[in-house]
Amino acid sequence: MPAPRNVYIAVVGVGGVGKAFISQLEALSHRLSHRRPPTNISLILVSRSSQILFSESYRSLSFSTWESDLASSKQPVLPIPDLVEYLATAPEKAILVDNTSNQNVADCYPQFLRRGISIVTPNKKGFSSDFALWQDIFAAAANGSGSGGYIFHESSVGAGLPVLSTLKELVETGDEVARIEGVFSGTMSFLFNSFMPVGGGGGQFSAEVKKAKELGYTEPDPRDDLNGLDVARKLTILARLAGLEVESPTSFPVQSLIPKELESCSSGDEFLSRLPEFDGEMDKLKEEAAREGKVVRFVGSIDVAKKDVKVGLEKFDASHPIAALKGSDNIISFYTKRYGSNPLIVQGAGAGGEVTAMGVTGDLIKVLQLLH
Ligand SMILES: NC(=O)C1=CN([C@@H]2O[C@H](COP(=O)(O)OP(=O)(O)OC[C@H]3O[C@@H](n4cnc5c(N)ncnc54)[C@H](OP(=O)(O)O)[C@@H]3O)[C@@H](O)[C@H]2O)C=CC1
Ligand SMILES: N[C@@H](CC=O)C(=O)O
Ligand code: NA
Repeated sequence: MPAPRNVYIAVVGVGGVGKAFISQLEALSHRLSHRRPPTNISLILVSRSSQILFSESYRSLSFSTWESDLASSKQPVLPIPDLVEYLATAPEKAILVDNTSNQNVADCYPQFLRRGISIVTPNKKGFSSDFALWQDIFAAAANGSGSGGYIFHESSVGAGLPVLSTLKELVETGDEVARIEGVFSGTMSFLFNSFMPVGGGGGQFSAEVKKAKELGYTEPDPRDDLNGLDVARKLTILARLAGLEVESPTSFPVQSLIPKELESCSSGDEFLSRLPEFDGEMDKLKEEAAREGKVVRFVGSIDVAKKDVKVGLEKFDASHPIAALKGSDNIISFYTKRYGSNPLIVQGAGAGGEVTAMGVTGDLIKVLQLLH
């Protein structure tokens, strides 16, 4: 029988997405152990912002007790250079799964990649911050112009929906992408679908924001959704993949829904507790649109030829597909030369732990296929 292959996985960030990922990884590991030749997955490290649990001997942690083992771990948190060293000296290939929204971790992707460590992640920061970081990452990655590890980030746009893979395939097969537009935020979709549904009614805006957070749709700090930056980051990623050198997510117009008076709140909790004071303003927006027989939705667009990217509120007729979205659904339309005036459309849940983890697990499967 051919020798088993071993892969070593480190999961940094075990919140909503991280936990769902580890349970998908357990099921994948079981399936791969029955293939011929088998692949042995070893979960060697799990961490949150202030705690870490890792195996010094590179033996797998327990899939059934990792959470309580991490909670009681006294191991000191590894600085990133030590984490790079730990993974680079694993007995065989190692993969970093970054399920945080941390900028420092993302800034270090080139270091991991250059040491042969592959990365899969839903974290947008590495791909939507300064253009120089994007260039460094893909100069190091084996699926860029480098010879290091592989990197995939499907869930950084549209959670598990096949948005990045679709765009890459359009570009790599020689189609010309003219425009990309739609609803790119699960949180914003949920908020406007439930606060301003077609046909009238709907709850208080601030109460819907709290629900979106409880459902695991928002960023760790929901202000990062409401200020438009989360959507701006996704458009930056798509625009770069479509060939535009967008410098940063603040280099184009982005409408923020944060009331001026709350811009100075020192924490997400303070912001959420004061947001109900501004429900009246959101109600006015709803009534204004209703007088025209319309609803408001938070959308984004990229015009590739004009190099024009924008993010903000727009009004839509009740019959428009964007007005009819449900729950946390995203809808992303690709207008291309091949598809003509009927765009290629990707639609479905754009936030939530399980669907986001699916994109991360799918990326991990791609890396495993490339490594073997
Ligand atoms: N939720 C969703 O629907 C989607 C999320 N994403 C992206 O997925 C990522 C995770 O989101 P989500 O799970 O919802 O967020 P959570 O806030 O639920 O979890 C984030 C986790 O990251 C940990 N963390 C933060 N900084 C560090 C660090 N420096 N080292 C180790 N761990 C760290 C946090 O630790 P602690 O527990 O101590 O706070 C927490 O465990 C984000 O980048 C988000 O943008 C993408 C698409 C959809
Ligand atoms: N907060 C984001 C999560 C996915 O990227 C969203 O609501 O879309
Ligand atoms: Na996606």
